[in-house]
Amino acid sequence: MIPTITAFESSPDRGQGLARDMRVRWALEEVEQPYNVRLVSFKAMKEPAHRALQPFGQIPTYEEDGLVLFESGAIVLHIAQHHAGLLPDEANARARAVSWMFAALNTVEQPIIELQIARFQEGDKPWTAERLPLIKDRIRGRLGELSVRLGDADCLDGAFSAGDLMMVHALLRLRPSGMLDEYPTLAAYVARGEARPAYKRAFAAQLAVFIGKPPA
Ligand SMILES: N[C@@H](CCC(=O)N[C@@H](CSCc1ccc([N+](=O)[O-])cc1)C(=O)NCC(=O)O)C(=O)O
Repeated sequence: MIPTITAFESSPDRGQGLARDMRVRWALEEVEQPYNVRLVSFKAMKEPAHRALQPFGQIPTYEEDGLVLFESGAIVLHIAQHHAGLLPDEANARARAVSWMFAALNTVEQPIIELQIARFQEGDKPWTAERLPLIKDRIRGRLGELSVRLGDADCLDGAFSAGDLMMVHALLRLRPSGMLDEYPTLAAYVARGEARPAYKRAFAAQLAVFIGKPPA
């Protein structure tokens, strides 16, 4: 059975691939698994029918043969565990790749989300001007450590894995701020991810949703 994922009916970034359905689409393309997409409005996301799938009223979700998953990391891990192409066969390498998935979600993406919140939801607060530099310093700390670890390697740990997919997508969210370009090693790492045919297919598919649509 072909899985169905949910995505924004109209994303604020108008299809620049920053919303988290993009990482699920990318994973499905990497393992060459066809999928259906159900587009969800902001209003519908908060209604009982969608909350039955995703208790926090968000996208993405993943439905397949009666299985319902939420959390983009869990969905990507499920895809990687059930199809070849995103996790190594060797058990220890596989476990390390999953560590990098958690590092992307928990250690690297968290300060990046803080920056988005500060800029787009708290920009009018009197204390934001004081807080922003602290948030940016935390991000720079993590990017510096990641950059050192990656060095001149192509991927985080051997072959491309779901860990790289999650890390690249977490870093992409930072690009509009200009901070990613302060770390050429990471900017090149992200560009290698975007150059992957599977990424390009996933990006084109989510962009197609927005072509010709009025601004959100
Ligand atoms: N931890 C969850 C987080 C899911 C999540 O944040 N979903 C967001 C979309 S991806 C986050 C996102 C949104 C918009 C952009 N953008 O650039 O336009 C980028 C990323 C959502 O549904 N937001 C609606 C809501 O919370 O009411 C996961 O990883 O699946």
